[in-house]
Amino acid sequence: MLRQPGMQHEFIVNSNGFSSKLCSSPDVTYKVVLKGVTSTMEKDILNGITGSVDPGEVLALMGPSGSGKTTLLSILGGRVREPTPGGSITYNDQPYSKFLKSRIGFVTQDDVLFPHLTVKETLTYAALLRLPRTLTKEEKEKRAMDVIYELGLERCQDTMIGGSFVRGVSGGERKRVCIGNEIIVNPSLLFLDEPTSGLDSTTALRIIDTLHDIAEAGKTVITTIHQPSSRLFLKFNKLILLGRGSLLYFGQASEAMVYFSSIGCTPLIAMNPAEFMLDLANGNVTDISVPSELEDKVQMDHSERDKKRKACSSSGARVSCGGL
Ligand SMILES: Nc1ncnc2c1ncn2[C@@H]1O[C@H](COP(=O)(O)OP(=O)(O)OP(=O)(O)O)[C@@H](O)[C@H]1O
Repeated sequence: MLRQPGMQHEFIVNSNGFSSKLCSSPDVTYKVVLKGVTSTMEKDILNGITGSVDPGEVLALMGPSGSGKTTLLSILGGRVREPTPGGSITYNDQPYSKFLKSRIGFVTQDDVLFPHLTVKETLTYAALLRLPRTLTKEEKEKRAMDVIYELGLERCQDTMIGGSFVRGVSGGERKRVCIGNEIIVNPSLLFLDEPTSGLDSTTALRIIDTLHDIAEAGKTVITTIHQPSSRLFLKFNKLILLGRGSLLYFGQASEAMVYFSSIGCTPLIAMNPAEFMLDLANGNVTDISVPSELEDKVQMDHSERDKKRKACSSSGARVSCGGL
C-alpha cells in the first residue's frame, strides 16, 4: 500500500465529549458474499484502509463513484455490522459500543424531512424527540433555536421544508437542516455522506465552513465528498483518497499534491488538486498516467490500461508520472 512516510497502520478516531479516545489497529477491510443462482463469490469492497482523525479536524473521504466512500463512512459510523468488517476501528481507544452510538451523528445522502413542517418545527420536533428527558420542554426548544442560529437558518426558520409538490427551502438550507437534525443532540462525532452534492460551489463552500465551525467546537467531522472545487478541497484538514476500495492517500489534504509529486505524479497543466486526484484514482488515461504500483488500486479496465500505455508512449500525456 502506498502511504505517506511515517504513517501508522491503523484507523484512529479521536473525539471529545467522552472519556476515552477511539482508534483501530490492523488495516480496515470489508468484503461481501455475492450469492448467484449457480455460484457464490466474495467481493472485496475495501482493502487496507488506514487513517486517524482528531477532534477539531474535518476528514474528507474522496474517490470516484463506486470506490467505497459510503461503505467506509458507514463502517466508521458503526452502521455496518454484517458482514463484520476486518481490521479494527477504535474510538478514543475503545471499540464501537452502545454508549458511543449516542455520541454519533450521521447525516445520510437521502434526507427524510417532512415537507410540510417549517425549519423551526423540524428542529424543535427533533429536539423534543431526541434530547434527554432530564431537559424541560423550554430547554429543548431553546436548543432548537440555538442550532437555527448556529447554522445561519434564522431567515428561513418559518419556511416550509418543501418537496416534490411543495416549494420550500433551498438545497443548501435543506442540507443545513439535516445537519441541524444531527447536531441538536451535540454529538462528538459527525459523519456526513456527500453533504455538498447537487449544490453550487458557493453554497457547498458555506456547508464546509459550517462543518469547520462544528469541528472547531471540539467535534470530529468525517465527510464523503464528490467533486470539490480547489477552494473547497483546501478547506479539509485530512484526506483519504480511495481508488477501487484501496487507499491511495491518507494524510493532510494540503500535502497530498506534494506526496503525489514525490512518487512521480505531477500534472503538467494547472489543475484543481481534487480533479487531478480523482483522475488519478479513475485511471483517466487522457489527462493522466498512473505509476505501475498504483494500477491495481485505481479504477482502470483493461482497455484503459492499453490506452494508457499507448498514451504514455506518445508525448501527449498531460500529467507526468514516475515508475512507468
Ligand atoms: N452489500 C453490498 N453488496 C454488494 N456490493 C456492495 C455492497 N456494498 C457496497 N457494494 C459495492 O461496493 C462498491 C462501493 O460502494 P459505495 O457505495 O461505498 O461507493 P461510493 O464510493 O460511495 O460510490 P458513490 O460515489 O457512487 O456513492 C460499489 O461497487 C458497490 O456496488
